[in-house]
Amino acid sequence: MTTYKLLVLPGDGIGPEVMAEVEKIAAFLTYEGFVKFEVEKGLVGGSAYDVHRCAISEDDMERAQAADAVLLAAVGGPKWDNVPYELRPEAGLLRLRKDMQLFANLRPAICYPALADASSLKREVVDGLDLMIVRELTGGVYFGEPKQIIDLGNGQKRAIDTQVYDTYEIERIGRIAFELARKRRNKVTSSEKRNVMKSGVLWHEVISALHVREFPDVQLEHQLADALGMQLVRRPKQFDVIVTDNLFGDMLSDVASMLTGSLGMLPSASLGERNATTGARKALYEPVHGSAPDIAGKGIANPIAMISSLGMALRYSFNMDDLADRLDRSIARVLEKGLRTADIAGGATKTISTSEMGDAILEELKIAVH
Ligand SMILES: NC(=O)C1=CN([C@@H]2O[C@H](COP(=O)(O)OP(=O)(O)OC[C@H]3O[C@@H](n4cnc5c(N)ncnc54)[C@H](O)[C@@H]3O)[C@@H](O)[C@H]2O)C=CC1
Ligand SMILES: CC(C)CC(=O)C(=O)O
Ligand SMILES: [Mg+2]
Repeated sequence: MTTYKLLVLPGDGIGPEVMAEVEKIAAFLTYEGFVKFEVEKGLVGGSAYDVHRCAISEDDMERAQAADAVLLAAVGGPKWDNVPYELRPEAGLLRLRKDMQLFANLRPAICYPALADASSLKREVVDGLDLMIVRELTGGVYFGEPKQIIDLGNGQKRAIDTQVYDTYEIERIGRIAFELARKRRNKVTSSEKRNVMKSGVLWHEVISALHVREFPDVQLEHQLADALGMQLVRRPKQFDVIVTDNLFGDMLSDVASMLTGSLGMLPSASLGERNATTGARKALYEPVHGSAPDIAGKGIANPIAMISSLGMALRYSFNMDDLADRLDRSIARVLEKGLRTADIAGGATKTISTSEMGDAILEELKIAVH
């Protein structure tokens, strides 16, 4: 059996709390012989800054590059508000994404039937929702240069961020979206703001040409990003795959999370290009949420986004769709039983802690795999 190298980066705030639940599941899968994980642990974010005075050490960067998959929970928090900008916790995550060239961020938003009433929207709007946001992750305004604050010397300062996209960056993320759509409901919605941004003009042009050239069988529509935000809360089930840039994808996926009940539900996969010879690709799996400093240390965070991120690793890095399906079904079963962390609680449900939720999912998984 192949041994997979897994680098675990718990990070900050609720990160270690939700990662502990994934570690239980990974240990179970290894113990039972379903998969052989060789798990290493590292530091990222504020926890790395406290030890190394940087947001990720060179040593951990090397281990991330060598891993078959990286699992990361979350970084950041008020403790590090005053560290130099280049050393802030989020810089560690951005460096991992950039240096590992993880350009494709897949953020599925699925409303589990048992949670249709936990959403802030009406049941009929979200029940059965299953959409996929494909966010470009290594370009755009998060990385464009110049990025600086200039002192104008007259008591004024000027802040500059730069949105940059090249044709190849748009093309490769578009290709991921079209390919995913072919395995789903065959529809892609591309989103930008070509009415005010040149990058939006190029985005629209490149996606349209790619569609005609390589994916004429897939339905393509374009929606301006502001209107798409509105449609996401108005009629989200119209969407199958949404492809968009780094910033819009970040924002729209937080919006989409509330359709599923909570930000604590949304996993993600960040993928690089496939190696043409081996078929392997660099990958990092992380929840969409952050370090949630407001609830950190209380043992009440929802670990489902983190656990589902392991599910995505089984699917996209280890070719174990069946096991991933069983893990997803175990999560669904626990929710059907009315077990809830505080963020998705309500009605006749039982509120449980982070570790109780992890244990409940593990118990269901034990049944599902035997
Ligand atoms: N990928 C990452 O590591 C990310 C890191 N961040 C960082 O996290 C820190 C906090 O950012 P916020 O804006 O507060 O966003 P956040 O995502 O950490 O929290 C937003 C809200 O959602 C709740 N929430 C998030 N995850 C939850 C979970 N698993 N269970 C239950 N409730 C959950 C929080 O309690 C909070 O009320 C910042 O330093 C930010 O930069 C933010 C987003 C992503
Ligand atoms: C660098 C991260 C903190 C940005 C973010 O919010 C995200 O990727 O979801
Ligand atoms: Mg975000």
